[in-house]
Amino acid sequence: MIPTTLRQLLDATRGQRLAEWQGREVWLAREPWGELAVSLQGAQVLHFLPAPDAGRKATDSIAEAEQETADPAAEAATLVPGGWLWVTPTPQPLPGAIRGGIPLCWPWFADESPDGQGPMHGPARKAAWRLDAADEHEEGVELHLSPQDRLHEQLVPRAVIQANARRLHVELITEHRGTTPVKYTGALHSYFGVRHTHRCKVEGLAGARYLDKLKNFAEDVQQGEPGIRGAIDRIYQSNREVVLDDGERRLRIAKQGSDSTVVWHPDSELPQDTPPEAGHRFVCVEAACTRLDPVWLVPGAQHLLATTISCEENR
Ligand SMILES: O=P(O)(O)OC[C@H]1O[C@@H](O)[C@H](O)[C@@H](O)[C@@H]1O
Repeated sequence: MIPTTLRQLLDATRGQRLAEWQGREVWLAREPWGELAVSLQGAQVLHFLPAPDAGRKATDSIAEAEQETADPAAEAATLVPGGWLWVTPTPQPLPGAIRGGIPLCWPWFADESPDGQGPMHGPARKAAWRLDAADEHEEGVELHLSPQDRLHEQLVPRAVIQANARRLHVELITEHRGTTPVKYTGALHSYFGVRHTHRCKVEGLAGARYLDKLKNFAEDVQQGEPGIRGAIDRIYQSNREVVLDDGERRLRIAKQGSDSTVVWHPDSELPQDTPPEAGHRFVCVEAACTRLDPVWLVPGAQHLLATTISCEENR
């Protein structure tokens, strides 16, 4: 699912380019291998659509498409199908974070900042990142990004995003450049576009221990595979890959450096930046390090948190 306004920018893209979407600089690619959109606020993947579905709808001239984007009617808060991820059509203005795609939660997950006072999910998702390299070849693309400003006294993050016709791979690398050990948590807070939230099940978590955030972190064990039938906010202790099945498509979500899998959907208690008609078109399945598996980094060490998303079946 992709906002109409972002779709128009992609339709007007041949190859790669930088453009502006909702006040943010976005890096866009529309190539034979597929499509990718990344916001430089947060180094956040917003959209990925691999070939052969990519590039079906072309708008002939960039000027024409940009004119459409500038048209108030085209700014309507709607989503159109396409892609594996979901992004709200009405994100908060800057400096707010964009809800959707793959936000990088760093250097803590949710409210797990060292003093409990830091912003939800850490400062990285709202920060300005720099595109250090875009290495494109016939098969796909690899982007390297780093924050423009220092976000932590001792830890330094960087992101690597690889996209090709078969998969999307995102790495969040944390390097310790300080002098004392640091505890770190984080997440690749992936919002997947689905046919309807209530049709979804997540395979691969049966038997896993979990903390239920909706029951004050009560501990339980998953019986069978979780379906999404109402609000859900759970941290599963699991390093296994999972499959998100929405009845139409089976997305395989593999991960590295993560012993927590977060499954989240607020059901009808939608955040303010999410219109009701868009609210049941996503499910979050997150590769994370949380209070269940915090990472202790010593000076000179580094940690890799990664997720690899591929499509097992399109029905
Ligand atoms: O609204 P935010 O800050 O993006 O957070 C969304 C959700 O993110 C999930 O990762 C958390 O488990 C939820 O508790 C939280 O509500």
